[in-house]
Amino acid sequence: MIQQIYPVPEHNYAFELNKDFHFSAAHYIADENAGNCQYTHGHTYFANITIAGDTLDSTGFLIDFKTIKDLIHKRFDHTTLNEDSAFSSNQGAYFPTTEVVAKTVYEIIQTRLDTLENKPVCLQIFLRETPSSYCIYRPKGGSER
Ligand SMILES: Nc1nc2c(c(=O)[nH]1)N=C([C@H](O)[C@H](O)COP(=O)(O)OP(=O)(O)OP(=O)(O)O)CN2
Ligand SMILES: [Zn+2]
Repeated sequence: MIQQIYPVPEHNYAFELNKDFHFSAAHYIADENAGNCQYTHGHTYFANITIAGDTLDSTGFLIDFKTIKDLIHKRFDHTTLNEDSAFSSNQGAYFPTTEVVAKTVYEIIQTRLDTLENKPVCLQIFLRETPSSYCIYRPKGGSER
């Protein structure tokens, strides 16, 4: 597991949880402006997920670490991202770029968090695509849900 330092979002929640994991996936950015990235290639993505809240569940969890990983890893590991229903190969807004994948990871996780009685929130997705390239996605007004 890569150990790295990433920026932390400001908030006033009592608990902040962070989960790190990898997933391997292929993708392509179907636009000639994407250079070599328009051709299918793969990455070992590294994700750091930041979740916060004030209330724990009956197990003493904000949310089980395993749930966070499973939501993303089970869906995307060893897949071609373009084939997932979250993405598209002909609508630029849904190409599986680092930015769009980070936002999609946020949406998948927050949708699950919204079902929990203790109402944790996802504050930040750190998604590294290559050793030299990463994106941070933070929902607008993230610490004010
Ligand atoms: N804003 C974005 N730019 C690029 C994305 C992206 O998702 N968002 N993606 C790519 C490619 O898919 C590629 O996987 C990553 O490109 P890059 O960082 O240039 O990869 P390198 O490892 O070759 O980088 P070097 O630092 O030059 O070795 C391209 N752009
Ligand atoms: Zn790529």
